[in-house]
Amino acid sequence: MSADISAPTSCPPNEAPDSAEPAQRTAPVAPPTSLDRPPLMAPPRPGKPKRDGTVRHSRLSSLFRFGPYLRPHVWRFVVMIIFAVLSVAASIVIPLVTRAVIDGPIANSDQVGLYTLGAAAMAIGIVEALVVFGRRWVISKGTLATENTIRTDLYAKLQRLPMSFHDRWQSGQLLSRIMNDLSTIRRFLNFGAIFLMINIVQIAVVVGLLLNMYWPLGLVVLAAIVPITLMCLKNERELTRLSRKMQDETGDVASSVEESAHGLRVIKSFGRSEHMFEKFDGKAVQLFDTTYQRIRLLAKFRTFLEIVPSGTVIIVLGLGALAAGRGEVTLGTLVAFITMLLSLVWPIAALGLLLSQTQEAMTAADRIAEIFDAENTITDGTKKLTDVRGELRFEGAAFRYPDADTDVLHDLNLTIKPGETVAVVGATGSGKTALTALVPRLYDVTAGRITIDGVDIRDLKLEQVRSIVATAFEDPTLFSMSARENLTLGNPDATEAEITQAIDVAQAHFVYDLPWGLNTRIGEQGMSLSGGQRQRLALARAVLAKPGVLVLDDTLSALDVHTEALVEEALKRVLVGVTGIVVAHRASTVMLADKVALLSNGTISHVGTHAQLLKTVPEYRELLSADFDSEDELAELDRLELQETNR
Ligand SMILES: Nc1ncnc2c1ncn2[C@@H]1O[C@H](COP(=O)(O)OP(=O)(O)OP(=O)(O)O)[C@@H](O)[C@H]1O
Repeated sequence: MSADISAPTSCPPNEAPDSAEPAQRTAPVAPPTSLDRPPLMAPPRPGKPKRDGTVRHSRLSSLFRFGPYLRPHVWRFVVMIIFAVLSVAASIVIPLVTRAVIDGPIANSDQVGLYTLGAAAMAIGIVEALVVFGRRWVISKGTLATENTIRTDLYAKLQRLPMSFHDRWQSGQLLSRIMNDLSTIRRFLNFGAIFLMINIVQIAVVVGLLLNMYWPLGLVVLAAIVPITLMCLKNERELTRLSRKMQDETGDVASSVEESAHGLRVIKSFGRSEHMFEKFDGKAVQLFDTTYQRIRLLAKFRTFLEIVPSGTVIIVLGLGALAAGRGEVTLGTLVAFITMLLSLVWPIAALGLLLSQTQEAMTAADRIAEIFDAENTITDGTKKLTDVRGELRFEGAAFRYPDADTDVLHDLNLTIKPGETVAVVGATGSGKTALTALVPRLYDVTAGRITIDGVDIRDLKLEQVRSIVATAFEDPTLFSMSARENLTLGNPDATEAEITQAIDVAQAHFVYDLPWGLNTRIGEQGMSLSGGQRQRLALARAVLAKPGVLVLDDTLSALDVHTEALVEEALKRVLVGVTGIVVAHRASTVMLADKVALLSNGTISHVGTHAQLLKTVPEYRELLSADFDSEDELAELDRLELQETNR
């Protein structure tokens, strides 16, 4: 793993270290991409209904769905096909010229004719070499740009998909699809797709010409094609199964590496490296087994595809020599026949490779289509608030995780007035994080509704909801970019003064002491920073977004008492202007809020001031480890209540 904190490597300190080149500059042939542009991928075609009621989709259908991505490069593919046809034509014409040379100038000792036909053969050879070069030159840019556009669309789709999708999918599986599967499709477009067609056409044309040249030997060649076709059909199904298994297992291995890299500290500290290695080894061996199985199958198949044409050449040579001896065929025709037959050896032998490439590409297309077809359950609304006051209401809201049997939250009723702050208190696992995740629509309520200023948040433009609501999570994620970029994620136009103020509020002054100050690149996941530092940076990020609703999901849990007090003091000032939800475990954090909502048994059981709940709800007292039994303590509680009333 790279160092956690590093200088902004390839760019000057004042520049954003990760500022990406605009897509147009690096890939001028790709269509403009943006998060809002829907993927170009065509919708799935309706399959044919089967007897058992299920639907059968053609194995090629997923691949065909990528057709729209090729549209900007159609001319390249057309030129490539023309070049490929030309090179095949050249390989067919050369034997015919050879026949003309042997039966003509050589048989008749015609020197001029020999030079003329020799020069023609050489010219054809040069043209063949040029078109092969031209084909590669023309196509590579088109396929690379196609791969790039699909990849950015896939990334955009992943960004749009809801949290419930990401909860279900391992990131390694996504990674292997976005990297390996797409490369597989590019390689197929570069080579396999065209040559599979060209080779089949070439085999058909050449066999036709051979039949025309001398039909008895032509029939021998035709007879050899039959077992080849049968073998192709027989291996297709098994190759498909193994390709899918291999690609899925590649994703599992990637997930394993990713998890181990993230959890390295835990693995090391528990001394479980050996155990994790064994688990990884199991997955790697499984991938090895499947890949080996596939390679063995392919090796047998490809050997068969090489033996059959070579055997056919030997038979044709023997029978041809007999026929030439009997004068049934000229020497020139026999040489042309054999040369042409030899020109079929590669197209037939390559069928194994081409078919396996096709299988892999079809499987890759299926796997990528699974992501493109995943339903985006968090849909965009149409309304837009013009003047945001920030009144937040939960009205009979309920939430159940997809695939779960019971609701995590139910019958939530709570009103938070503009500028008011509510502390949410509840036992571990009571659903506090789930509740906070509903506000920026990371998940949608499964019953009831949540409104901002009286409008259901599902009816609002998603972009607006997420600009109104800013969340700082308990376990904050920082990205491998500069501290400044991490800070300004929610407000890229923030001024220096605003950044300084947010840093003050979050007591995140440590950023100035980093080696390159705000321009220091924070390591992957911000792991080089302490938990408290990460929390403060994430808090500053949320504050800097200048939200109408600020959600703090136990954001202060990793701070020492002294820093917590400083942050709380500053937060008090910030929370005056915004509607706040603060998940709290400690009384000091609760004191930031105007009122407290107690989450119990999946619902808000009590709402009141801190003092009221302390006095009347034993569960609340227990949660905050506060027991007020003595006369003095009860008097203290009364004083607290009075203080709250006067606030
Ligand atoms: N993706 C998920 N699918 C199904 N259940 C989940 C999922 N995420 C969390 N849960 C469950 O939902 C319940 C509420 O979890 P949540 O994280 O909201 O609790 P919490 O009150 O924030 O806990 P803590 O105080 O420990 O952070 C828990 O029982 C948890 O196991």
